[in-house]
Amino acid sequence: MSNQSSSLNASIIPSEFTNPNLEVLYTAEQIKQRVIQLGQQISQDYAGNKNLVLIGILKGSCIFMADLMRAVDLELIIDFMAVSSYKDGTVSSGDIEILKDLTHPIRGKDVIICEDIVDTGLTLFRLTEILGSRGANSIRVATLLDKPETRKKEIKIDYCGFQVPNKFVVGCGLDAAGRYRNLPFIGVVKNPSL
Ligand SMILES: O=P(O)(O)OC[C@H]1O[C@H](OP(=O)(O)OP(=O)(O)O)[C@H](O)[C@@H]1O
Ligand code: HPA
Ligand SMILES: [Mg+2]
Repeated sequence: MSNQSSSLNASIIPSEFTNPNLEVLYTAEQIKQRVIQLGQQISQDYAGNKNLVLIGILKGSCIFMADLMRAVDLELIIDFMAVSSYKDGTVSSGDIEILKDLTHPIRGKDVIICEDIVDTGLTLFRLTEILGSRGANSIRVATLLDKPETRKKEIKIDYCGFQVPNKFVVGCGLDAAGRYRNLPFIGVVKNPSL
């Protein structure tokens, strides 16, 4: 089995998953190990807490959220929001559109927002404003990827998987105009026109 093919749920990931148009930055195995570490850290930090809500920001967080929640050894609930700031492009529009809201109130809850990537920070900046105004007891941020070079708004990241360079990355939930979300690794598209 290649490095790119194993993950937390190795049984559902094909053993051959290669695309010559993609440069791999982080393999599925590296991601698995790092997500386990993040889950252990969260389990320690929130030990004894019965108030924890993981909020996945769709669509990008789908894979990270699914892996992270299984790596947290605590009683918790989950919820999702769908927001979009990139529409179908590779440049943030600067504002976010809420496409789907939470289904449960978060007043008094300890929230961890789960993101696939913090890039400009504009999405999380607005999201923390919105969720903060709803009376959460605490709000922390977990992200699989952090792209610090492109930041426009300062964001405190509490749990970070990996830093990435200033390149448009795909895989593990991250898309380029809707493509590549299903890749089990994080990569960069070499030729976007292919
Ligand atoms: O830090 P920023 O520059 O704001 O970028 C990060 C956000 O952009 C992406 O979402 P997108 O709007 O592409 O929606 P998606 O998750 O459905 O792909 C990503 O999932 C983050 O939510
Ligand atoms: O590098 C990226 N890739 C995919 N989606 C994104 N949303 C913000 N930055 C990125
Ligand atoms: Mg996107």
